[in-house]
Amino acid sequence: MAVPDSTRRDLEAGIETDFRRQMSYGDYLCLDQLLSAQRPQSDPPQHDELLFIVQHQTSELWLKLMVHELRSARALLAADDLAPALKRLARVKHIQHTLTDQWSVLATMTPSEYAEIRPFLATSSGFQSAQYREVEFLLGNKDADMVPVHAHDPAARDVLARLLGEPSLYDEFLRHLARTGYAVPADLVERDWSVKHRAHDGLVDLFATVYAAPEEHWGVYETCEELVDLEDNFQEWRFRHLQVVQRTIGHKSGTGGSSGVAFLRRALDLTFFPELYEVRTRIGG
Ligand code: HEM
Ligand SMILES: N[C@@H](CC(=O)c1ccccc1NC=O)C(=O)O
Repeated sequence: MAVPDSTRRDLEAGIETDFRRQMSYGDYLCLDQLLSAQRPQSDPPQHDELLFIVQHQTSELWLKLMVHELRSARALLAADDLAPALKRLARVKHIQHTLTDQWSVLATMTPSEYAEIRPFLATSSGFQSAQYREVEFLLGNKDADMVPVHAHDPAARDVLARLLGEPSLYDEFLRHLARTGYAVPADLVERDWSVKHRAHDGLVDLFATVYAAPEEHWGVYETCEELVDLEDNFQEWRFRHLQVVQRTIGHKSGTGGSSGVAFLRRALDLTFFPELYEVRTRIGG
C-alpha cells in the first residue's frame, strides 16, 4: 500500500488564487502601508532596531483597540447597559495581558545592543504616546500638563483635550450607580471632570455595603472586581516596563528628559480606583 504523501497539501479546486481583480488578504488589511512603516534609523544598521520598532508598533495597535473598547464600555455605562460593558472590559483585560506578556520579547535585547540604537531615538520617548495617555485619561488618571506635550500633533492634542473634560470610565460607573439608586456622594456625580478623581470616604462606605453582601448587588460587585482587575493589570504592565528599563539603561535619564527609573517608579503609586482598594481594609471587620 502506498504511503500517503504528508509532505505536501493539494490546492483544492475552489481556492482563489487570482487577486488581480478581487480583494486579497493584503488589500483588506492595508499590509502595503502597515509593513512599509518600519523605518530603522541606525547607521550602521543595527539588527535589534526592527525588534524595537515592532514592539512599539504592536503596542500602539493594541492600545488602539483598548481605547476603542474602553470608550465603548464607558458609553454603555452611561446608557445603564451593564452586561455589554462588562464584556468590553473582559476583552480589555486580555489585551492588557498580551501587552504585558510581550515585554519578554523586548527583554531579549541586551544593554549593549540598545546602546547602539539609542542615539538615533534622539528626544523621542514613550512618554509622548498619545494613545497611552488616552488610556490613562479614560481610566481617570487626568493630568492637564500632558495635553500640551502633543501640541506638535493637533489631532492628538484635541482628542486628549476633549477626553480631559469628559467623565472617565469610573466616573460613568459612579453616575450609573447613582441613577440606579445607590448613595453615591453628590460631588462625584457632577463635577469638573478635568480634575483627577480624589479618594472619597463616602464612596468607600457605599462599596463596603456592596462587599458586605455581594449576592444582593451582583452586577455592581462584578463590575467593581473587573475594575480592580483592570488596575491590577495596568500596574503589571508598568512594573514590567520598569524592569525592562532598569535592565536595559540602568539609572540613565530618559530620552524624554525624565530621571528614568525613578520617574517610572513613581507611577506605581498612582491609583485609578482608590475606594475599591480602600474597601478591602474594611472587609470582614
Ligand atoms: C528598551 C526599551 C525601553 C526603554 C529603555 C524605555 C524607557 C523609558 C523611560 C526612561 C521613560 C521615561 C520618560 C523618558 O524620560 O523618556 C519611558 C516612558 C514611557 N515608555 Fe518606555 N521604554 C522602553 C520601551 C517601551 C515600550 C515597548 C513601550 C510601549 C509602548 C513604552 C512606553 C512608554 C510609556 C507609555 C511611557 C510614559 C510612562 C508614563 O508617563 O508614566 N516604553 N520609557
Ligand atoms: N525613553 C527611552 C527611549 C524609548 O524607549 C523610546 C524611544 C522612542 C520610541 C519609543 C520609546 N519607548 C519607550 O519609552 C530611553 O530613554 O531610552
